[in-house]
Amino acid sequence: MPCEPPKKLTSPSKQKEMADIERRKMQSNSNNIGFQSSPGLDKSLSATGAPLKGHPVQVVITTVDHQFELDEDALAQILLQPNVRDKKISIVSVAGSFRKGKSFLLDFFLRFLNADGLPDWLGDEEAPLEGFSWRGGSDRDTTGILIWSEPFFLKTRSGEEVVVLLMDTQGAFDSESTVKDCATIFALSTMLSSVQVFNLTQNIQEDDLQHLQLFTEYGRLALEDNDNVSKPFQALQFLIRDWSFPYEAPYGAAGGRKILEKRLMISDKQHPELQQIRKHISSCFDKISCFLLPHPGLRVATNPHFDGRLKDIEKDFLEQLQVLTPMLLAKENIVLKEINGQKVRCEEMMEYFKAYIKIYQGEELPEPKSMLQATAEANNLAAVASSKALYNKKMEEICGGDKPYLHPDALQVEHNRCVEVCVDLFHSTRKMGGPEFCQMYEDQLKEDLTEAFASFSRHNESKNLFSAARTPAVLFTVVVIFYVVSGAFGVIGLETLANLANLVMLIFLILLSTWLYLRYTGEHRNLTVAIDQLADLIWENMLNQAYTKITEQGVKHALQQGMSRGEPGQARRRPDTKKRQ
Ligand SMILES: Nc1nc2c(ncn2[C@@H]2O[C@H](COP(=O)(O)OP(=O)(O)OP(=O)(O)O)[C@@H](O)[C@H]2O)c(=O)[nH]1
Ligand SMILES: [Mg+2]
Repeated sequence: MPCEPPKKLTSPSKQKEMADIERRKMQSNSNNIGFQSSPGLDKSLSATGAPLKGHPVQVVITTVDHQFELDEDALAQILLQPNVRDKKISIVSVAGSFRKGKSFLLDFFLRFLNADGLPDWLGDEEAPLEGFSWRGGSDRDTTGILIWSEPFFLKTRSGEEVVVLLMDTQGAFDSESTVKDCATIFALSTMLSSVQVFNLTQNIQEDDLQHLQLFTEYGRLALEDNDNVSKPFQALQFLIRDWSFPYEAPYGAAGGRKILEKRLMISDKQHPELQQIRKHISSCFDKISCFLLPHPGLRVATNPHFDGRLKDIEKDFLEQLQVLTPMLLAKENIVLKEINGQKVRCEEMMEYFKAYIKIYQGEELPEPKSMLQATAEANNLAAVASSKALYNKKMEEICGGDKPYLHPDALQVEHNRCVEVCVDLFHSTRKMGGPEFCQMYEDQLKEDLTEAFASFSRHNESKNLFSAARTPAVLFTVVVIFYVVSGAFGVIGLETLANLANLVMLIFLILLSTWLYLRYTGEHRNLTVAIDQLADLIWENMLNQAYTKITEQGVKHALQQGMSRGEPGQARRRPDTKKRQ
């Protein structure tokens, strides 16, 4: 296998994860006819004859349950080497759809960096292409994010030695990855790299731009200092493989510029949605360029025994490769990684890796959705909102602020009628997503309407005069009762009890005045509530029971009188004793 597992593993769960990944790779390789780059790269020779030192190291691992893990030990072995850790860093990443020659291209980048400035870096015609794992076939190969284990050292114009790392990424849109997986890999590699090569085939299509927008937005969201003013990412290099229209735009950077201008052009005639995508992409990157690469020939694309030898690759392709590679990796063109305007050193980069992966492991980021799912959600939410608006309008007409108190039973009937109308409206609104998906939103609508009804009921209850006047009525009644009791005790000479009754009367008088004052000023609402609760307690446990007994006696008496006069009995209706909310 070309991709050796990291040498040090920390936990048994990690070991299991790595074993899974290795097994999956073995399976997918054995399922496909196609060439695999040779194993044992530490010992192999590069095309130029210089030993190709190093091997790909999987630093970001995708787990079976679609989570991402950072192999800190493996990354530390690269970034924290004594001769590397304090050097500024440049990371060149290649990302895009799966099976489009990303790893294959990176192996040429490896050759260039390994040749250390030699002009014939492409090397021997007969040497197979080695480095990051690449192969033919239709099933995905690379998973997670990989970095070449050996950093390359370059001297910048100012004479400073900097480190260059190459990053290979899991291809997007394969049948095993979710939208979130693809967005996370693209966003992470864009956040971590100084140059992101966006690998496309044949053209820049509108859906490529839409995906780029979604993925970069997912990255921008994760960055803490997201002020929407400064550009969050550095260089974006569109790379169009198999460019077939050189008569329209020539291969290379000049043709790329022409196509890019056309595709990213913003005009007033464009639909606002198209304008917005273009503005968003331009606002995310400091520098955007494009390169048109010719087709490498049928042997590269279709021959299962092709092993990357130069003699099998079209001359046009190799010519343009010799332009593209130094454009990205020559010491005079290298882009150093900057975060918040500061050049980053390798040991700091280690911390950024840890911080960024943590964001994507957490729950705080919204989950990116497929276009259909996002549209269906928006449709359903809009339908829920208009049904709720209709419910509120109808209920306002029935029991709104300026309407009189309505009996709770009548209010419930009106509520049921309005819910029926609103659910009908929800059903009749055209929505995407299918019946099961829409059912979830219908349930949510019903729940929301029940909540809204509770609030309307409370408001209606507050308009009930009896309910509103209960506290002062109860307090006043208690004052009157104790006034009478105190007088009675006074008359029969029980002075102590009379004084006690006077004291209770005084306390309730104070409570009554306090309640009136607080209700008038609206201050200390907790105290008002406490007095209300006390009044409720007295009403429920004493006055109401006494009142019920008196009325029952009265009814009995009236019945007896009526019967003696031969009239049917008429019971008095008990006033509403429902507890206040
Ligand atoms: N048509 C075409 N095929 C290419 C090109 N470059 C490489 N290939 C072939 O594309 C196939 C896939 O190459 P890889 O480098 O493994 O592709 P990848 O994008 O890394 O694939 P994943 O790792 O699965 O995402 C190989 O058979 C290559 O020979 C190119 O420019 N055009
Ligand atoms: Mg690959």
